[in-house]
Amino acid sequence: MPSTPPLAYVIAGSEATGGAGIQADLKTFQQRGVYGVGTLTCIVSFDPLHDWAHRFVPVEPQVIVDQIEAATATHDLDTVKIGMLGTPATVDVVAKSVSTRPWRHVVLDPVLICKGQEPGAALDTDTALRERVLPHATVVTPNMFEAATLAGMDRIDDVADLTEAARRVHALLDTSAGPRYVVAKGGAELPGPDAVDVLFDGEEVTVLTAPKVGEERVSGAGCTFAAAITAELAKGADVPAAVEVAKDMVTAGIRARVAAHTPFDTVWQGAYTG
Ligand SMILES: Nc1ncnc2c1ncn2[C@@H]1O[C@H](COP(=O)(O)OP(=O)(O)O)[C@@H](O)[C@H]1O
Ligand SMILES: Cc1ncc(COP(=O)(O)O)c(C=O)c1O
Repeated sequence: MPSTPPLAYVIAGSEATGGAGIQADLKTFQQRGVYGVGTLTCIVSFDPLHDWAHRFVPVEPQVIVDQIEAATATHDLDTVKIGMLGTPATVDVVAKSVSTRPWRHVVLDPVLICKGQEPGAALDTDTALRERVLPHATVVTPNMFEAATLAGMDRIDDVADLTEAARRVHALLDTSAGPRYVVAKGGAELPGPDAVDVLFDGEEVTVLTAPKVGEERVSGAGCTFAAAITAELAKGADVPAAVEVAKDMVTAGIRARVAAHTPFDTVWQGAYTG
């Protein structure tokens, strides 16, 4: 007899070192007992000869459409994570495809700027993401930079600022079809001894904290966090419970991080068995 494990879908980029992107997403799904299905939007290959600069190659829009067609025809998918899109053309096709299906949850990790891109192109992508994808999201997980950019704030210095950013990003979401959630991540960047994130559901603010592991950012932390939320939602958890598991998983994964020759170590998804 075939089995029917919980399913989760991810539309994201490949990060060639294995630390972030769809590689981290699928490892996270597997570790949480969820069968992962993935669609590739772009390929990022850090350049070891040029200070690990991001080399960025977008996947042809039609090839993205083909992948989404194959994935959604094969499985009954109702929970999707959207990671790096990277170009306005990619944002367009993904937004169009996503809008044709009745998702239970769309978790958006708004990876805004790919460091290899020209600022002009990045700005176009930011605008497209904000206008075309954000309205479909049920959960959005901006980091400090993304939260400040989306919220139109010059800087975020403390938990009060982070909370204000979460409120402003929430105001960009479409709440007509049900509750929407923002998790603004202070992470390693927000000053203080703890890695603090703020969950805002439109009414209540919940602050999640864990002791900071060093002061460094760790590659794949944002991807693992959003993928763990997606996996828990796919299994039927509500958003606050999913976010709690994701926080525990990313903290354990950063503690057990994998050493790498890149400037950042990378999350070990296998560390968390909770
Ligand atoms: N050094 C750290 N120690 C503990 N938790 C961290 C650390 N860095 C990030 N986190 C947590 O990992 C999750 C993802 O953080 P995020 O800010 O998106 O990381 P990044 O943008 O560097 O990928 C959040 O829950 C954040 O608080
Ligand atoms: C394809 C891709 N997706 C997502 C990310 C974001 O990764 P992180 O989880 O470290 O924020 C990166 C960062 O390099 C990337 O290359």
